[in-house]
Amino acid sequence: MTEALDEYGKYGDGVPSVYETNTHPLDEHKMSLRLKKAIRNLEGACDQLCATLAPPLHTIVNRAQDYYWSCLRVAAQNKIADLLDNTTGGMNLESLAHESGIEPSKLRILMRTLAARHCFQEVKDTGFHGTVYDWMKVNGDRRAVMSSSMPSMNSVMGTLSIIEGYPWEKISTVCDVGCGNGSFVWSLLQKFPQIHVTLFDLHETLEAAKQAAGCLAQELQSHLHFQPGDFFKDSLPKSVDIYYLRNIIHNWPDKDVLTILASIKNVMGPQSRILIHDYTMHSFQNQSPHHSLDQAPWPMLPDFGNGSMRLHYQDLTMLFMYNSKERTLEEVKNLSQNAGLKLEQIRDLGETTVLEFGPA
Ligand SMILES: C[S@@+](CC[C@H](N)C(=O)[O-])C[C@H]1O[C@@H](n2cnc3c(N)ncnc32)[C@H](O)[C@@H]1O
Repeated sequence: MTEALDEYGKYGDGVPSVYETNTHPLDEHKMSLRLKKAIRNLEGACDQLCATLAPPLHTIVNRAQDYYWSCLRVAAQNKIADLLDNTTGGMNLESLAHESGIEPSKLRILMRTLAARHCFQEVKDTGFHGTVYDWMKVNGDRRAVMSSSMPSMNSVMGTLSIIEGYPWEKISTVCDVGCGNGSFVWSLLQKFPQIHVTLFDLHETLEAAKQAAGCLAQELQSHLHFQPGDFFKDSLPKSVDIYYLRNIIHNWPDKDVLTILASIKNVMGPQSRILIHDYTMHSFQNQSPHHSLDQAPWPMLPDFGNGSMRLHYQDLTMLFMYNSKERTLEEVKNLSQNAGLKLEQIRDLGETTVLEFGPA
């Protein structure tokens, strides 16, 4: 808690109330790694405290009836946040129902549930309005950001912390393997303009990345090389310093990951490194002291419990969407060994991790 408060001190006005309706300081600033880790502790500890003090049946019934994710989905699909965002003091239930096309009695149930989880706020005289904690509150620029989900998810998950957390000043060349719309590359080059980057992805995706590259200064655009290709069939560029794979291997079953890693190993030089930036599941066995992830202090669950819940959601999403999974450290290490690689470093970024591999 002290660490979180201390971090808020750096943004200026301290911690805003959960009822505040002005812009939240963290809408404008990037969340620091220290704050992210403090929140992981708090989420895990608060949930564990409740589970410790409440009777087990109470906790199980709460878990079994946790429908708020489906309420969020209905609210998002019906643009409730947009409708509320266009008002000053909120909107009464009837008007909101009329505008959204949701039957009022159903909408009331949905909104009450979401207000109880601080996504909206119920106000006495009007009805409901959005709060700064309403992640769906979209307007102007933010709508454009949300239209492409990867960058906004990356910002929520703090994946850009790797830009501060790696010695990029020593790096000359990077290949962003499966670069998507290039959001990582733009941030990297703005901070480390000496780097030259090959953006590698399927043809259609790379076309979108080319458009997005317009956000960079002309000089930096000349540091980009766009290489369309399929990492299962086509060669990657040779002897690049860093092959960066963010949110790539978790989409694929083991045999495909092995193919991707082996094809990078084929083109690596002795100085080349692979950075796998993904979600790493904690395993309670086989934690080597030299190669382990952050662990929560006793008596918390070692993996931070509810503080790491998004990892479990991701794990399920990968299973449902790709017949794949988030992997433990041991699982990634085994795959990489089979591809002729060895794990050299782990960087725990609070939610995601960056695993660095060199040739074995
Ligand atoms: C989950 S996205 C990650 C994008 C980006 N690395 C990021 O973190 O924002 C996976 C990317 O892999 C690319 N991809 C999928 N199959 C591919 C293939 N066979 N060869 C090259 N890229 C591929 C997709 O086009 C997509 O951009």
